[in-house]
Amino acid sequence: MSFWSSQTLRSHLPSLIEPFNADQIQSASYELCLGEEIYISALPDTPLRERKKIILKEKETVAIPPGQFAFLITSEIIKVPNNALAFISIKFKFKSSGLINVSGFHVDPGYSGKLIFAVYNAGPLNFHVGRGERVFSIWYADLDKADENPRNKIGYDSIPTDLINSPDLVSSLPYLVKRLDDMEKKIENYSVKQAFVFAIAIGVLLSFTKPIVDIFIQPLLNMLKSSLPIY
Ligand SMILES: O=c1ccn([C@H]2C[C@H](O)[C@@H](COP(=O)(O)OP(=O)(O)OP(=O)(O)O)O2)c(=O)[nH]1
Repeated sequence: MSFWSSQTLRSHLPSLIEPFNADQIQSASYELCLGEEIYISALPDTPLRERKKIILKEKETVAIPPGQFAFLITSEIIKVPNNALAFISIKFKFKSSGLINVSGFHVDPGYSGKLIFAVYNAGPLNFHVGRGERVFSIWYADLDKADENPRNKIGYDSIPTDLINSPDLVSSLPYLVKRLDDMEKKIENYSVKQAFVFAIAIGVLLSFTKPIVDIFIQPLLNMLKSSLPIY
């Protein structure tokens, strides 16, 4: 297996990547841009009707909050011939700010479509990405011969709904933080109530203790005292 050099990419990619731009060939790889759709996993109090894909205008940016998961789609349609395989990744400058690629890393022989990246913002700050930004890289490599079992399923042209449903079920970091806050509030309320009930109970107990001592205990003590021999 050999990886395609920049020269090979320049000669093969115009028929494999749509739209193709020779400037996006960088050191034996091709840079892919963020497309028009993005899906960010919902924050805990996001109403259901707002849990939807964001359609970005040209160059529009969007923020992926810390601890949130997102699906990004490429703007390019990518083809991989049957005698090749491709590898994909997020560019280092994005990774170094905490954006982690949690999805796969290869494109099958015979694939044709856009690529979807599942990412996670593991950094401490909002992560801004913009439509048209060169966020991903792809490398092509030759197989020893054309694959006899290439991919024949249609590739992605948008972020599918079944993918969107899954991250909302995941306990993302902000969701867990909210649950922890709610729990703390409940415990605080419970402690205040408990202290109140305890104070009332002590008051009631004290108000009953004096008459009981006066009526029952004191006469007994007096009796004991008077029955004791005096030396
Ligand atoms: O991060 C990734 C990884 C792969 N792909 C594309 C290219 C790949 O050829 C295709 C299928 O990938 P894979 O076979 O790893 O996924 P799968 O979950 O097995 O999908 P399927 O059941 O459709 O084969 O999806 C992406 O868009 N993003």
